[in-house]
Amino acid sequence: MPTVSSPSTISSLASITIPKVRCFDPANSSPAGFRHRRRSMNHDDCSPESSVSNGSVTVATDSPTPPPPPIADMKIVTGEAGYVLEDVPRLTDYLPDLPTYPNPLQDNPSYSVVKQYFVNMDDTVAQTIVVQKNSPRGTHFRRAGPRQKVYFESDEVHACIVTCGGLCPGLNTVIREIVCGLHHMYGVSKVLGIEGGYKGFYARNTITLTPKVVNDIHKRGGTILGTSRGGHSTSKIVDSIEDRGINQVYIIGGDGTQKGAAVIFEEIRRRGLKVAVIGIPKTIDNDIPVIDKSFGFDTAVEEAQRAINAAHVESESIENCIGVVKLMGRNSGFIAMYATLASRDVDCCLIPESPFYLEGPGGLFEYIEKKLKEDGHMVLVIAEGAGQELLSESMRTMHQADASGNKLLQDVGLWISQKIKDHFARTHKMAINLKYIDPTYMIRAVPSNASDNVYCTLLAHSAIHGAMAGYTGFTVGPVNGRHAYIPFYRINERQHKVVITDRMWARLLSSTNQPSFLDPKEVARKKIEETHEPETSHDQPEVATAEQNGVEHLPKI
Ligand SMILES: Nc1ncnc2c1ncn2[C@@H]1O[C@H](COP(=O)(O)OP(=O)(O)O)[C@@H](O)[C@H]1O
Ligand SMILES: O=P(O)(O)OC[C@H]1O[C@](O)(COP(=O)(O)O)[C@@H](O)[C@@H]1O
Ligand SMILES: [Mg+2]
Repeated sequence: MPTVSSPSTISSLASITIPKVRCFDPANSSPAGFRHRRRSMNHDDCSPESSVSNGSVTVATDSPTPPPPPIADMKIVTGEAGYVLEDVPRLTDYLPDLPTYPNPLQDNPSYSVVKQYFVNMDDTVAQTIVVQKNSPRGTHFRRAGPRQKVYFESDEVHACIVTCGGLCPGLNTVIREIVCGLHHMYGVSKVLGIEGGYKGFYARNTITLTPKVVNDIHKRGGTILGTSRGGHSTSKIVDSIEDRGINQVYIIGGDGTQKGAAVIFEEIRRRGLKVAVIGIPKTIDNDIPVIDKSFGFDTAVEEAQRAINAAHVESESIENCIGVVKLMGRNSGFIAMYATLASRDVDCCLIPESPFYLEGPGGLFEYIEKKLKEDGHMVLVIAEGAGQELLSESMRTMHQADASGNKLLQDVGLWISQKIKDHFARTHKMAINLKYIDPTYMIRAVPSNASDNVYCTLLAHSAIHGAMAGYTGFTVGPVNGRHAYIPFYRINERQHKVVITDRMWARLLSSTNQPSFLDPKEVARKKIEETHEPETSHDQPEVATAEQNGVEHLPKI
């Protein structure tokens, strides 16, 4: 039988990363003394709002990581053979006397046909599935899905949905499926849409969401609720939740949003409210860790193909022509990497994770010259966050951030296009033609494709089942193809990035035949670095393995 470990056991477990405590006030996080009354609080000091005003500011601030829960609040369960469950909070952790009810799904004609519909209470999902004979069983997350007992009666539920951060294909599908799932599976009719992101909780109107209102929205891009950056004021948001009598909060957003959700959850727990807080990860950049991939990512990669095709057609038709395509990807180059791998027309892909240089042997200019001599054309894909250090050297650096505290980037596409033109003009090596294509928002403003739609449906259903079962303070997502409930601190402790010493990046290098721009010493150093960061190098081999094995990446609940 698994046992709940004491803090001292936890710190001795090599497989658990206890995030560093920053901006943490134990007085405000203690589960003891829960109040139903509101108290002025100071968690807002952790929000970028305290250091950044609305709009652009002059100091770049990466979103600060919210404080992790105190070790005693982390629900770590250990079992035999190195089994570790990193469990998520439950309302009963701080409201022990909550009554339970039979899950209404057992009487639902559509679902009653399923042989074993309810998830076994001990089911967990392994984070690492490639193991050796003697490997410890390792970290697991609680499996998502419907439970036999629920902690909310249907007519008691008052849910709300908010979308935050940048757009992403599939936002409307997730909204639709939360509304319809709550209605059709659990008989819930009170669902409120919060308009305009986090600040909408206290500064905007709300929309009543019914299955009829959301019926067709999955066919549209964007979010019917609107979205925003900045404006995360924890106390005002939780006041609004309390005042409106909301008891399930579905928060759809990226890495910044999930950090915001974590502090909202902490404040709700501190106030002792029966309110479930559920994060649904959204990011076309695919920069959220632990989960296999984020919804909308596939659609964005597919849409990026159009820009790459155009660059290819243009460059092939004109002598010595270079097609340059800039794609989104602030800190993580997944869109550029996957769009390149999918297209096979790309000769060079540059991403933030892989530094490059322009001049000299092994540099970009030398490679372009070689390509033009060989083929008479080439296509270059560059992620928006690539080469920012080179831009800073040659341009006056503007340390600006958006309202959420995300660093505003210089336009690397325009910069590199100009650099290439200047190089060929200066060296008189050959007359070139360059076509620059920047699809920017076009790849994320489209409706989600069919497979993303199915994925969004499963995410929404997993989220609903978790909330109804009384789980809270978690992000839902597929881990090795199975949906799981992941504690906020695991999602927020780092950003998911392309690991350039993994096989996927090697596949890309071999498909484009581009130089790696790394000297062998640098490669050796990175390999050592990544061996010592198990979480960073963990994600990709598993994705690669699933793909190698032909395992479909369609998550199952
Ligand atoms: N560290 C943080 N603490 C609290 N709220 C945050 C934090 N970082 C971002 N947010 C809030 O989350 C929302 C979305 O963040 P943003 O970074 O713009 O997009 P995304 O969630 O897509 O990464 C914004 O309203 C922002 O104020
Ligand atoms: O909408 P904005 O503020 O121009 O932001 C553009 C940024 O949004 C993204 O599409 C996604 O960022 P988030 O997931 O953090 O919202 C980035 O790729 C891009 O840099
Ligand atoms: Mg983000």
